[in-house]
Amino acid sequence: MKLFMLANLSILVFWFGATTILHQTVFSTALTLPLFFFLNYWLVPGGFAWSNYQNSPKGPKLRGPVGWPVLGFLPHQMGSLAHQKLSTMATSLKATRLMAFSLGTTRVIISSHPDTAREILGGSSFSDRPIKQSAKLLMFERAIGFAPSGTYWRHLRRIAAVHMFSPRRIGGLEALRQKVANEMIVEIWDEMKENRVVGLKEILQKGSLSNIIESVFGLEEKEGSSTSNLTLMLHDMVKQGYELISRSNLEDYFPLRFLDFYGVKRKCHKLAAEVSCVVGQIVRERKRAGDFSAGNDFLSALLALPQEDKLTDTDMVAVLWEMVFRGTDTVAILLEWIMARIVLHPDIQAKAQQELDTHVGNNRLVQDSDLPNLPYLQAIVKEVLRMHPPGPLLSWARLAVHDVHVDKVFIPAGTTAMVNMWAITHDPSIWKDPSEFRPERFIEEDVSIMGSDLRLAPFGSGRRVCPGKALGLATVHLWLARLLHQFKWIPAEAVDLSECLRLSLEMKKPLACRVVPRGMMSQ
Ligand code: HEM
Repeated sequence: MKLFMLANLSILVFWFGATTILHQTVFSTALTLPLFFFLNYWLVPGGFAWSNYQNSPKGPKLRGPVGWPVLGFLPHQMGSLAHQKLSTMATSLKATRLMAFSLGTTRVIISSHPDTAREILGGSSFSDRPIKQSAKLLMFERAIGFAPSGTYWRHLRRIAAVHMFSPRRIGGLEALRQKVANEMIVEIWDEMKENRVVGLKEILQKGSLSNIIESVFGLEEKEGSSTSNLTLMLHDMVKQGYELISRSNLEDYFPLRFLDFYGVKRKCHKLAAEVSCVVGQIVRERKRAGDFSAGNDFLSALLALPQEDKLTDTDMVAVLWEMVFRGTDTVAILLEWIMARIVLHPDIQAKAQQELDTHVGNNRLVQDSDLPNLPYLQAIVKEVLRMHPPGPLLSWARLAVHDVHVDKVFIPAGTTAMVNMWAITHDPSIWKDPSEFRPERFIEEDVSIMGSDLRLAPFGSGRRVCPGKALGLATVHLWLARLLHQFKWIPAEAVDLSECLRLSLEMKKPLACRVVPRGMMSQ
């Protein structure tokens, strides 16, 4: 009996143990399986947007951070130093040639190397751009920057190349650039006399805007006139547009249409309506006035196009608005960085002024025709573009239009491709002492910055290279020469070179300086 009870007890214990284990197993399986699938899905190089593409049979594999669950690399990408974080990450993962990461459900590759940058920018495989909701709503899909790379986009680029960016037209706009430079110099001197300190950012932005408005619309501004009101309105619109496009919108990275936490869509709709009203009004008035042949502005050129090339009014508004939008901040931001470096390095400033005094003298103003004789001044601009590229991630990404291989790695169609130009221009294996500001390096070696040399391509490269690069550079060179020729620049406080990436790479703390008249200004 004792034996029977003992046997039963052991069966009971066994049964209890077995069922407990079974329960635990069932319970833990219920938990582990989804966890296993989730981890398997998420823990792949590049994160979970890449989970279906990391198991291709042969060939080199992509490297990249796993990132956060669901969000991927979004928390880092949204920061104001995304270019630096991506650069550090690529170096630590030994993925500078090509790194994969996820932005929500969006697959992204990024190159931090000239070879792979050339593959991405140079060919036709990445000739589209991923379009953000805000860019679409602000009409940029019907302008050059975001139009898909088909017939319409080619048509727009051709028109812009002839009527907005041709060497003849850029040369023809010198008088305008000089006029705006004169206005800025007066403003700088007035501000200096009044406040003993000059805040350059506002002055450069205002100058850039009135320069581009006049070259696009041909409206000469007079104080208190309706044109001056128009400038104010457009200034405000560019600012708002910049703010909205710079903002990371979760909707761009997830296929869900209700993630508009910041009300970006509503604000874009409102701004687009204002732009259509204001720019549309200018177009209508110009049409009513007739005779477009006399004007040297882009709007007149668009209206005078032959019938087969003509744009609809809506498309014209989008293209004109894009020119104003892109042409304002890029130039102003670059010049602010240049002047920050100028006040920070008095020896470099003195050398540039010496060059101006030798080639231009002190009895006349600098002109466009002097610029080829100012190689040191041009080297300063190149060195600033290297150290502080206005588009460190080349502003707007590219999109793979079909399946393609980059660096022999398979990249599926629909992948977003970026180039980290900041990482390339700060790479010690490419540039000697990259963190040293030394314009002389470009006197020792002539490096083209127009897109053929991917070690320094601040305007991008290939078929979607910046069409405004020659106009932008002509403006920056002349204005810099005028500012250095007429003033000695001194910092008003310690210069803070901290960066803040929004649409462009801005100075986090605006530059404050003092000026002392020199040359003609001091007489
Ligand atoms: C310092 C001045 C400038 C810099 C650093 C700059 C930089 C860039 C960069 C990096 C791109 C992307 C290129 C690529 O994807 O390969 C771009 C595109 C573009 N830029 Fe500029 N830009 C400047 C001035 C201008 C100006 C003055 C205008 C017009 C008035 C302009 C209009 C455009 C347009 C329309 C595109 C889109 C091109 C396309 O998608 O086909 N840019 N720019």
